[in-house]
Amino acid sequence: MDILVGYATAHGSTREIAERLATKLSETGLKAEARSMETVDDADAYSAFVLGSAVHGQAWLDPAKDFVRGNLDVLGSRPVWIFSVGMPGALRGPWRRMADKEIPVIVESLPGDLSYRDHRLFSGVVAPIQLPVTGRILFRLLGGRFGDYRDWDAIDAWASGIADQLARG
Ligand SMILES: Cc1cc2nc3c(=O)[nH]c(=O)nc-3n(C[C@H](O)[C@H](O)[C@H](O)COP(=O)(O)O)c2cc1C
Repeated sequence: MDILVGYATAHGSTREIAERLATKLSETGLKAEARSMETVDDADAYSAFVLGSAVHGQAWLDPAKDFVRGNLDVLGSRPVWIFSVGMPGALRGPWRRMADKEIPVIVESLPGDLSYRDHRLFSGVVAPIQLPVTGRILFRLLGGRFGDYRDWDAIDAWASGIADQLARG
């Protein structure tokens, strides 16, 4: 079984999560490859999909939305898992609670009626260089803390769960 771990990234943390997922899936004996969704010409070649995007403005990046829009037929006939990479881990108090409610908003922004088995929102990396000066000030005023918030144990556990489900058929 060929699994595409497709990603869209602005600053690289989503790519690294996708690579980790592909490595973990491969360690269970499955054939999985992490690739930027922009570079996938033939989605039909894959038998399962794990698709993830960085979140900007509570939505997936355009290349990820374009991939879903362009391959709705194929995706509708194969097992699909999706993940989003945002910054809930970097926020505090009420902003953190708002971020916890981000999943349905992200899903709302996805094209078509994509069906998937699970959707995870992982925390990524938030660095000053990613934001304009005003954004940096606002982020700090809202109690945000810059850092790498990726929870590799949670990412590995999610990959194991996907492998188990694929093994069960
Ligand atoms: C311009 C911009 C907008 C962002 N908007 C959101 C957002 O709406 N929700 C969220 O959870 N994270 C948001 N983030 C945080 C990113 O999703 C987070 O930094 C993620 O790790 C980026 O992934 P990447 O390194 O693959 O680009 C935003 C980051 C930037 C730079």
